[in-house]
Amino acid sequence: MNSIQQKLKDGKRKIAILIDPEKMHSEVRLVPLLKKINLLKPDFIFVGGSTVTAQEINTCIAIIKALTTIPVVIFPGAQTQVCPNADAILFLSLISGRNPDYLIGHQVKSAHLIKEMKLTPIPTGYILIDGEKNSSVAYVSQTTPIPNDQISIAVKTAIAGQMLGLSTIFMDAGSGAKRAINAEMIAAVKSNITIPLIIGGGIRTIDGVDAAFEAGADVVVIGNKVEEDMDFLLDLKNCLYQK
Ligand SMILES: CC(C)=CCC/C(C)=C/CC/C(C)=C/CC/C(C)=C/COP(=O)(O)OP(=O)(O)O
Ligand SMILES: O=P(O)(O)OC[C@@H](O)CO
Ligand SMILES: [Mg+2]
Repeated sequence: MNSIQQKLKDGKRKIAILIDPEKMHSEVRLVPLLKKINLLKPDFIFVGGSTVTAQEINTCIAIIKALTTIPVVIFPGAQTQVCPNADAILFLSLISGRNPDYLIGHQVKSAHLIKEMKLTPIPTGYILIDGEKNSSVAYVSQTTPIPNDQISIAVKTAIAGQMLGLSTIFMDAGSGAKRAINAEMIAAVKSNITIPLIIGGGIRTIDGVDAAFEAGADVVVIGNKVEEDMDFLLDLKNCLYQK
């Protein structure tokens, strides 16, 4: 098992900062961001987006790798986002949806390349929860998120993901969600699986980060908030890591 997979399972609270190469593929934007990321030293940098091109992700990861040693994990919106310079890739299957392209299609199209590149795949059940905003992921994948009060559906979906052999569950309210996943749903899913749980979408405050961890998240993902206000990374450093 490689170090990223081990880290996911270490039981500690971990932060992933999501960088969207569509918005961040030039040094002008990435250099100041990475300087602050290097101060926080998050556990992972996730890179990807719903509509990112191969060129955007390649350029973005090359710059990130030149400026930081934080592990870079691809969070792919499509098979075109496979890139050799990353440390690992979330090998996502969108198990809350019923679109075969996102359940197995992109995976078949990218598997041989991931193998050739010797990129570590992290088999991940990706579960989209309604964040009270039409998300890019739901639109692009043409899938319906699980309603945010349907805890039982989320739990059953996560259990099925683990039974299928997936090594991680990622529950996401979608980029820029108006409502992050509620603590009750996180806790219910966490208590029904033994694999690591990643939580993201609409988390914009230190209290929101804490609430997700308290409920059982192993990794909390933050994207939009950091894009809008890089100093949030410093707030995170001051609050989170002093506990
Ligand atoms: C295994 C491989 C290579 C691909 C898997 C492809 C699958 C199943 C993707 C899941 C669905 C999907 C489109 C995920 C994208 C997730 C992501 C990186 C979201 C980041 O946010 P954006 O959706 O770009 O948000 P903005 O609209 O704010 O830019
Ligand atoms: O950008 P935010 O809302 O933090 O969401 C992060 C990520 O989980 C989106 O897929
Ligand atoms: Mg995007």
